Amino acid sequence: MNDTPLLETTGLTRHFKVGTGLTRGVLHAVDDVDLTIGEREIVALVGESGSGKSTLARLVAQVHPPTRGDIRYQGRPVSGMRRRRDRLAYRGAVPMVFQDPFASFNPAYRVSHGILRGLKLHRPELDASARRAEAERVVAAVGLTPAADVLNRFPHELSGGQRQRIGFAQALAHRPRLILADEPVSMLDVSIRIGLLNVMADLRATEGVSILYITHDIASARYLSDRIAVMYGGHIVETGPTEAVLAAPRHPYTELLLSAVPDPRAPLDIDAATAKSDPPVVIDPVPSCRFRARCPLAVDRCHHVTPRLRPVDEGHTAACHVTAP
Ligand SMILES: Nc1ncnc2c1ncn2[C@@H]1O[C@H](COP(=O)(O)OP(=O)(O)OP(=O)(O)O)[C@@H](O)[C@H]1O
Repeated sequence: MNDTPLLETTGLTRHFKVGTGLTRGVLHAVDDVDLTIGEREIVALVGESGSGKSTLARLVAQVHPPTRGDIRYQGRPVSGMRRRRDRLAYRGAVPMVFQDPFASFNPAYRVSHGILRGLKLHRPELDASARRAEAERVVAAVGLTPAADVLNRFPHELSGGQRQRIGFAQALAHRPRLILADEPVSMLDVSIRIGLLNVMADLRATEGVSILYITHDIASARYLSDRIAVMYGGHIVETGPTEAVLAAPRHPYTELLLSAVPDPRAPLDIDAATAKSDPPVVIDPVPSCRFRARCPLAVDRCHHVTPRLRPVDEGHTAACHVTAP
């Protein structure tokens, strides 16, 4: 058994310069994130709007370069991939699927166009008939049949849920190892979300992919993920096996989220649960806990020392001076 995680980030950080003149500052979108994702593992990244989830996924996808920190894929530093061939292989192995099911389509082209183009780029060894067969295979793998018929349709002839399935089929065509799924179900009707969650679970089972599942919805994170990482103000504040974290949260922010919903299995939108609170200060933040202003447990130390993730149980960590000293 190989112990090297599929993906590992260490101290991953991304800052953005914002404002002009006197209002100029540095926005800490992602700060010091250590995250590992194993083979065939589904990790849910949850947190309110603006907590840094998409930026973290974009760093992993190499859309943004990090301000500092490392990303290792199968033990190799991604930043060290200088050859075009290696970077292309990484992009194929770690694709993103976006929130808006329309985003990945050109409305003028049939569904087959994007999938076949991706196959040509990422799997040049396939000839035209093998590409067609593979396109049909990936479309069928996301539950759309008859695949040949679906491939011939235009995006507007598909429902939102079907388009989002095609988003996964496009990713699948590249033979991914890790799919970065950025709120893939949040724009879909509640009634069809479960189908998409099942597609993701099936892709792990049948294709062996890992998934970073970004969501606002704790119930879907519970349904799908093995592990959960809770983000707040650019930091991961708690991580661990999903059931353990949700049954016995150790960070006051996670506790606040869970206490906002009486039935832990009902859909819980994090933004709705935290709408009345002030967002954390992420522009030129001082060393401190970013949750301190909202935290019922805050002590003096929380105002000037940034808490680090510390083990609280088997595989379970929290960044809190009070609950995980
Ligand atoms: N290109 C950019 N320039 C400046 N600030 C940015 C940029 N991209 C993201 N940010 C800021 O970084 C912070 C984190 O944003 P991000 O989109 O990663 O959060 P999120 O948790 O994914 O939010 P949401 O759930 O709304 O998608 C926010 O304050 C956002 O305004």
